Amino acid sequence: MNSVAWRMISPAIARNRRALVMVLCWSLLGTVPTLLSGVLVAVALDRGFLAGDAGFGLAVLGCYGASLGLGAVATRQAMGPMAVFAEAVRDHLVHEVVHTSLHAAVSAGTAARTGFAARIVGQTETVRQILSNLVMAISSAVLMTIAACAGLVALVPAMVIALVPILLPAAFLLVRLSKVWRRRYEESLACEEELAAELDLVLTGTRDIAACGAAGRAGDDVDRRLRASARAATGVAGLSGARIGVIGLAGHLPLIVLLLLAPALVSRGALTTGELVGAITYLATGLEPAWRAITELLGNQALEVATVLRRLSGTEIPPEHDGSLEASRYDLALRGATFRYGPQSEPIFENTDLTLAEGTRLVVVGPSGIGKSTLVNVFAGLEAPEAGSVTLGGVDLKDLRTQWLRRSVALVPQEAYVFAGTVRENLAYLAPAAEDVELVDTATIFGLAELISRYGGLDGEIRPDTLSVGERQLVTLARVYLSPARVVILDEATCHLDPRAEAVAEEAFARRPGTLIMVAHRISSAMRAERVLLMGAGSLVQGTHEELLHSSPDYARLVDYWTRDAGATVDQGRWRAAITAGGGS
Ligand SMILES: Nc1ncnc2c1ncn2[C@@H]1O[C@H](COP(=O)(O)OP(=O)(O)OP(=O)(O)O)[C@@H](O)[C@H]1O
Repeated sequence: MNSVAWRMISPAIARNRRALVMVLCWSLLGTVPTLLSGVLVAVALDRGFLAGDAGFGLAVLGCYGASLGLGAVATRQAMGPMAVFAEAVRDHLVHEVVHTSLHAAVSAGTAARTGFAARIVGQTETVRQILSNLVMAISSAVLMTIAACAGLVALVPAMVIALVPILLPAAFLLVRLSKVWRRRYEESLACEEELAAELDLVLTGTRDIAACGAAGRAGDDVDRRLRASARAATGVAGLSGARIGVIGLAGHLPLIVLLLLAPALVSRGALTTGELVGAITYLATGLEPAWRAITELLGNQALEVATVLRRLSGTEIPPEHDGSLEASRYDLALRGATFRYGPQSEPIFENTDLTLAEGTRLVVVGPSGIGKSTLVNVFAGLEAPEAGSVTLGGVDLKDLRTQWLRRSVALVPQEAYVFAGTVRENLAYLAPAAEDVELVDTATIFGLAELISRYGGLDGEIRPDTLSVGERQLVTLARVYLSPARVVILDEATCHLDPRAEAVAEEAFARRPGTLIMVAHRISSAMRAERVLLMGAGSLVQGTHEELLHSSPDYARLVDYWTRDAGATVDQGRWRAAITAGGGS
């Protein structure tokens, strides 16, 4: 058992030492039949049945039967203290996990993670069950092995030498297999927890999922997790099968060796028939099952319990950082900023400086996958750079009060959020104090007058699934337009609108006070924009549309490509190919 697992249960062991000693004592008594089995069988045969004294043979076998009864009573008696110990361990673990998760959640100011429910309910119960089996079975199996070996040595000393070359390689192989098994088992537990968390996310977010029309995607996500969980469980089962094969082989080979040696030993008079049967009894009913139990228990179950305990111990939640400041200006800046999704990934941008004055109207363009969404997420404080800083009004985003930041910077993604509620609730979600006239005027700007009358006015109940994706985007845009946000970021938020509706929406936002950043869906957005930011591999180039046309071959190629294909949306994959073919940066 590793040190983490030991640390998790050692307090419970220390508190229940007496129960464990009782288990050991009863187990010791339970091995008496094993110790006597071979010898009594040998005596019953050699001096009883084979010597023509069946009465003596039966009497000796009767003694063996009585010892079996004694063993059964002893095993039964060991159950009581074992249950006391197992329950104490389970209570201790539940207490530890609940305490740690609640403490972490409270100090982070967040809800406890749902993976903890799976840990408490499933994994502590696993520990209780396995641990009680383990302690019971290991103590009796070890004692049984000692007893069977002692008996075997007394009857056939040569057999001990035959056991070594069989059991040692098998033990080595089992250790190797166990290491792989433990890794797979940990992966399988992680999959289980991820599945539980995903299901919880979907079940608690049903309204949001319906609002965004994301039922298909949510189903796919759960399906992916389910498949991963099933794959992981199959991997664990496969390795368990391989281990069982090795254990079976190692358990049966000594018996085969004994049977092969027996004719020579018996004919030389080194072994009587009774001793042979006694030795077989030790191997078949003592050593083989004990070896099987020890390797299985120490292999599968002890590893399983150690793995679960190690995972149960990792319940820390990193506290979410929340600053305390509010900025008085709204200019955005990146200073020496580097962002990458993982330590091994290419940076999306590296050591980058960029300043956007308050009131800027900027359109971001670039090939698909270059990092436009990532960049705007960093500006919205949804992602943090690994180096450098991102500031709003000169204040690092991580020092700003999160609630203030969310109110000041609104990011609208492609997936529009319309929830089941009235038209008014949907429009005024970010501006609860807005007057009806303001709501209707804004809705009219975005071409939603018809939608309002379709639902019978602002009090009409919207069923999100009856709206087209374009209507959803318009409702979301109108909602953000009404919000107090001083920085609005539209990340392809108009992608489902026709070019005319898109132009109307963009013009509305261009007239709205504050900063506007738009990730362009069509090149027409860039042509209309005050400033354009061209994002390339490792480079950010800023300018007006005309400036970039002259200074950036990539941008010129993009515009040329797009105007020749007028009316189409930017096929950014093709654009990337066009840029690559042209050798631009
Ligand atoms: N959460 C994430 N974890 C790891 N990689 C990610 C994650 N999100 C995005 N990426 C990767 O980062 C790169 C930039 O993605 P991003 O969505 O910012 O590009 P984009 O220019 O907005 O693309 P598109 O125009 O297709 O929306 C892509 O290679 C993407 O696969």
